Amino acid sequence: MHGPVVPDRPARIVVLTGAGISAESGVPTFRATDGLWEGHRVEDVATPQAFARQPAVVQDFYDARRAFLRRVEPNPAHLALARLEAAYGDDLLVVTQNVDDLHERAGSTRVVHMHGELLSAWCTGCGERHRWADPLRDGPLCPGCGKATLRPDIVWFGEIPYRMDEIEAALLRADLFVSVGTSGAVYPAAGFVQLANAFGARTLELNLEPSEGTAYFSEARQGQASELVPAWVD
Ligand SMILES: CC(C)NC(=O)[C@H](Cc1c[nH]c2ccccc12)NC(=O)[C@H](CCCC/N=C(/NCCC(=O)O)S[C@H]1O[C@H](COP(=O)(O)OP(=O)(O)OC[C@H]2O[C@@H](n3cnc4c(N)ncnc43)[C@H](O)[C@@H]2O)[C@@H](O)[C@H]1O)NC(=O)OCc1ccccc1
Repeated sequence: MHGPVVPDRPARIVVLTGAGISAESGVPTFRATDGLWEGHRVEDVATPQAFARQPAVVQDFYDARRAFLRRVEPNPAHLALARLEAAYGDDLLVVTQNVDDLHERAGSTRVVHMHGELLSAWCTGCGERHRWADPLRDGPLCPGCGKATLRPDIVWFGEIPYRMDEIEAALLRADLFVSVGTSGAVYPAAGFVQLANAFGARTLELNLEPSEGTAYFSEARQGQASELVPAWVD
């Protein structure tokens, strides 16, 4: 294990990740030509209206992504962030837009899934959350209240992301904000760099190409996450 990680050792770091960090693990990104949104219209699968209108279509969409998770592994970018946590402990927070569990499988524990998790379900009645057990058509009955059906524990468009207060508090205290593998197309995540700037943090973008918000970063590096993130961490 190399010495202390991240040259000029900022005290507190917030890392925002998007689909690009899981791309090299084989998880499709959203806006790429063969991306997730290619096969589906967002409004048909990732909105509460779609779930009300055609729950089976939405369940299938998430069942397929959940099943796919078993066929992918964390890559060197996920592993490098887990090493960073080992060195930083509570002074590091990973905020991910991803609903996969690759950060946790790489060993990260300080992870906020602001858009939810594929492996979690919540009851539309009692609101309880449960680990998802596949496959379940048309929403299974909640094992808790046994009355209402479970829905994917995913933040859909038009819904408020999870743990926003915790995220904003961490951005307020951060010395360094790093964005990895995100196009900066979806809010409020795309606005975090401006918040970090406003709170006086240094900001670094690690992405395959300049994102929509690249101009807001004090530094931007292009390349594959599996190379850029370990190079930055170690
Ligand atoms: C389309 C967009 C304009 N619409 C929005 O932003 C909307 C509406 C909106 C709100 N505020 C606005 C302001 C302006 C305009 C619009 C809005 N936002 C919402 O509805 C949000 C809810 C949005 C969440 C929706 N759910 C997702 N995911 C879960 C579902 C699911 O997964 O199925 S969003 C989903 O899409 C987004 C995809 O973006 P990326 O992850 O960046 O992926 P993408 O494919 O786009 O890009 C990949 C990048 O990686 C790079 N890359 C690829 N390979 C690699 C590689 N190998 N290495 C490095 N980089 C790589 C590529 O170059 C690329 O740049 C992620 O957020 C992802 O989670 N809710 C909300 O605003 O509530 C109110 C509110 C807000 C704040 C406080 C209180 C109330």
